[in-house]
Amino acid sequence: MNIALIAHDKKKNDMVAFVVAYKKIFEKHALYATGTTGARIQEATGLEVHRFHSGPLGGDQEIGSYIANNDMDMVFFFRDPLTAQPHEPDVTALIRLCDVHSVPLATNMGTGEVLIRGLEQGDIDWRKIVHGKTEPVAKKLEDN
Ligand SMILES: O=C(CO)COP(=O)(O)O
Repeated sequence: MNIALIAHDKKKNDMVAFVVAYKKIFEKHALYATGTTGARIQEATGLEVHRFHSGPLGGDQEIGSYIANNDMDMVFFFRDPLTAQPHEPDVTALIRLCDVHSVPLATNMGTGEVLIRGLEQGDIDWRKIVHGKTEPVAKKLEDN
């Protein structure tokens, strides 16, 4: 599965702890992240993560384009609901696209726990039917 990992600054520690805790599951999948979140995850876990631009510089929109093409199977976006973001429209757009394409989305660690366990036990396997392929989008990125 192709999994996007994104966290606002005050949620980055939560995201790192979450990926460390579930590293055994995440390492079986292709991981994508906004710039700073991805760097923190790589540093803490050693996992391979394809990093897009930082969120405020367009990373949310880049991930959004993969969601629009049905190339993301699951999104963990730990949002900070108490801090205004300069790129709030991008944040809203990404979430909207998840709803447009019925992509499972966790906007906090509580839902994240449910999604990651569901992923492990095969609850998200219907995504393979939706897009009819499991090839990591990183290959596409390399090809372009
Ligand atoms: O701002 C973000 C999501 O909206 C996250 O971007 P970074 O991972 O680059 O901090």
